[in-house]
Amino acid sequence: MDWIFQAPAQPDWRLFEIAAARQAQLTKPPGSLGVLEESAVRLAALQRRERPSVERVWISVFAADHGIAEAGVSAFPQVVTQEMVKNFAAGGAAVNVLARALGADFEVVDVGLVAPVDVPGVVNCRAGSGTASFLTAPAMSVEQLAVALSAGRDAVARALTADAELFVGGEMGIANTASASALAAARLGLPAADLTGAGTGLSPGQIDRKAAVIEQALALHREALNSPLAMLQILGGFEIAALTGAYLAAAQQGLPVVVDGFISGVAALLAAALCPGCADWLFFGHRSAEKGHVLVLEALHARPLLALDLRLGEASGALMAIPVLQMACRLHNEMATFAQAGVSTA
Ligand SMILES: O=C(O)c1ccc[n+]([C@@H]2O[C@H](COP(=O)([O-])O)[C@@H](O)[C@H]2O)c1
Ligand SMILES: Cc1cc2nc[nH]c2cc1C
Repeated sequence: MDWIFQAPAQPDWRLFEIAAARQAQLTKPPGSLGVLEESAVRLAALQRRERPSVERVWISVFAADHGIAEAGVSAFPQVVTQEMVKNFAAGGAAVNVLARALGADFEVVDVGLVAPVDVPGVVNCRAGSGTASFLTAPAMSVEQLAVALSAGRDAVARALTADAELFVGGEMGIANTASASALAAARLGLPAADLTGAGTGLSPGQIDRKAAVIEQALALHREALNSPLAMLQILGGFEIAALTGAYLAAAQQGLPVVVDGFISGVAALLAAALCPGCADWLFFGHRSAEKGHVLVLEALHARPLLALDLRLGEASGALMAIPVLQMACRLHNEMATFAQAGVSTA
């Protein structure tokens, strides 16, 4: 597991300055393209090029099952995880539609369904057959955590082989908002109730019960929850660990990332805890409707590109933000300067 502590790639701050200077010369009042300006300038530094581009997008959706589902913390039955994996493989899910619209490469990775699905096109990186319920035991062993983290690193390696300019991770796992809420509460030192929401659609009373389950688990494991890796091992899901591994590897390999919603955001929180410099490589696609996401984004000092009340996961919100980044690059690369257009400056 030593690879996770390797330093991230260094953005080129000289290109950052060059890109910022170009933004000041484009035919618009300085700053008038807001977050699009910052995004293009940051991408220039990350990609080490004067003309950034995020046309070639790679999507890995990591799927796994959760023992905590048996505590009745999701509106949907556990079997939906494997059913949706078949849907991803057949091209019928929201993420497939968005991937096609973007012309992006797409894969679905089994990091630990309760049973492998027998359909072609599912990448097998299984760390186990579902996690254990963290209400009674650590969710996974240290060995399983290492396999799940590597699943993310391997996905980034495939993205690089395909010449991707942008990596997007997604997740699918019934009950994974309970896992993500527990991880966020442990990491941020906040009560579970502050970070627990409806997930796939719990009622207010059911949300209170879910928060109580998480609080009970946090009390059980309190002493052992003493590092980001211990938190992932005890409270994690395999797909959340895979996302953490992917974010760390993308930063190490110099590949910019768009982070999706609440569960992905918690994976990013843990990646940033393991390696603060990795946050330079992350864009945040959207602010999910899931209750805890605002607190997670604040802890990351992250500014999400969109806020559309999405709460689907499976990379959908990140993908919807990519046209914004593509427009940011094209504006940066193609607009005329004041001098070129003969427009007077302020
Ligand atoms: O990305 C989000 O912000 C998000 C918020 C709520 C739910 N989800 C998705 O819904 C599933 C988890 O919800 P639940 O209620 O089963 O914990 C999982 O497959 C996620 O992809 C995703
Ligand atoms: C149908 C369904 C699709 C999903 N996609 C991501 N999480 C999901 C949860 C459910 C329940």
